[in-house]
Amino acid sequence: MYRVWHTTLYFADYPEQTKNFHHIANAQSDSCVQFKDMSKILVIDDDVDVLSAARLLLKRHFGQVDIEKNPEKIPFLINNTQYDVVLLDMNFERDNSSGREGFLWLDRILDINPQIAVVLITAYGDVEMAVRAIKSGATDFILKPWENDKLLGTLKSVLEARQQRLDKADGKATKSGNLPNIIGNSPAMRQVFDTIERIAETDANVLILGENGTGKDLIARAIHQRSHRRDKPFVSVDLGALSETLFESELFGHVRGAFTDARDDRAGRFEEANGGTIFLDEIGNITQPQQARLLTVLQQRMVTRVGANKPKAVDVRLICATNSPIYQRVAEKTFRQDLLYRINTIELDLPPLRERVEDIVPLAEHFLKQYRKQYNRPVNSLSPALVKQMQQYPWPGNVRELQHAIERAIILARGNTLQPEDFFFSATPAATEAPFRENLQLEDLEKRAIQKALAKFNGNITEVARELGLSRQALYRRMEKYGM
Ligand SMILES: Nc1ncnc2c1ncn2[C@@H]1O[C@H](COP(=O)(O)OP(=O)(O)OP(=O)(O)O)[C@@H](O)[C@H]1O
Repeated sequence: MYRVWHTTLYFADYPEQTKNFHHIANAQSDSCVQFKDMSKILVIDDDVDVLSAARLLLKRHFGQVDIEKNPEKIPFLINNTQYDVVLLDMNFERDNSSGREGFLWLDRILDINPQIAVVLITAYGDVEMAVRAIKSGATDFILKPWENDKLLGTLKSVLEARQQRLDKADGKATKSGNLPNIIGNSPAMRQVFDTIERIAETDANVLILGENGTGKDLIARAIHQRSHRRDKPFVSVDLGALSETLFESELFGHVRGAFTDARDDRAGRFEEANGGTIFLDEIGNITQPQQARLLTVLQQRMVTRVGANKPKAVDVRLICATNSPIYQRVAEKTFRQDLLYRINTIELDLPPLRERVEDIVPLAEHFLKQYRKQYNRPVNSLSPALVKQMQQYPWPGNVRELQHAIERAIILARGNTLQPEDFFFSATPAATEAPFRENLQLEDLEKRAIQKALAKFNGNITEVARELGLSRQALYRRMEKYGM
């Protein structure tokens, strides 16, 4: 049983009230102000008693505590406030046992802001699900009903670990100069870096072309980070994962009652990105009617929510990416030329890794350093034989595949130097049979489902994600987890 506190709730979607609430919260806790951690916490639970209990407890210890009953508000909230931690309930009313909705929201939060630490709230008996969620990117979990000390202790250690991670990343960023963590020595990548330097501060539309795993997402974020919009949202949308019916409401929003499930007004991704950058990934995959809708919005710089009749102006910088041969699609008349012209003011072409062999060793060393630390392993070099094999291998999954291969090798390596036998090249026939840790049964099933879907769709990530009901990012996280 939860203890129930009767208190007025201030929901995060009423900014004015929320502002007052912060004021009140700070005023009330003046006596202990020097001990207060200024972190920002968002609590999402559909049980208002849980929300008010959480707020009462946490506001005495943290700088900002927002509570929200409706998970649909999550994107808006985390795009507008830099939360340090989100406390997320796994089971909402609509789906109160499988945690499926919780997993979807977990993915969504991490897609929007991977720096946020997500702590899951689960009921007793759901521990297995919580373990699975941690492997999908959650930082920790607490069981409800919680003990206050336990909740505070968990939040404290989550915040400390997060800060250490951020400090490390900052250190790296300053060391590696202008484009932190983007590695590339090849002439093609140097040209890409040079173009980024020149165009980042402008508002020019950018189209990034390249196979899966070549770094399109990383480059899009780097452009945003170097632009005058860096303090505003970067909103990434995987167009390939949006069904025909979701497309409009996801991008442009909807008003209450516009269709059966539209229970509230909801801003679309364009509105969420207002003032910042919108990254439309897999733009080559959208249908002709979707192309027409998008073109109109880009021309007018206005969006109309589904079911509304008043357009709203939006100020966004547009970055698009695709791995499909977009010019060929224009020639075949399956992609509109006028839309292509609208999105490709600046074009960045990321060549596949096999065509920039010079980048393989620097990238491998970069990942080696990263995972050596992460897994606390003594590995510190690559053997000449391994370097030779890496340079001859075609890397069909590009940088992502190299990154996974290094991570796996570091976990499995016996000596200080990585050898060919520590390495796993997925394009070889043995790939699917590779030995890897057998773990919880659920994990095995998940891993096998992904392997099957990959084989069925010839490795097409968009199709695989759709088949499995995951976002592409969520699929990548799982593939990473299983070393695929
Ligand atoms: N030049 C690079 N330096 C360091 N890391 C890189 C580089 N390029 C890619 N990566 C890493 O490789 C992984 C895949 O990159 P990213 O997701 O940006 O590729 P993508 O082209 O957007 O893939 P997809 O089309 O499949 O979505 C990421 O973990 C990214 O950090």
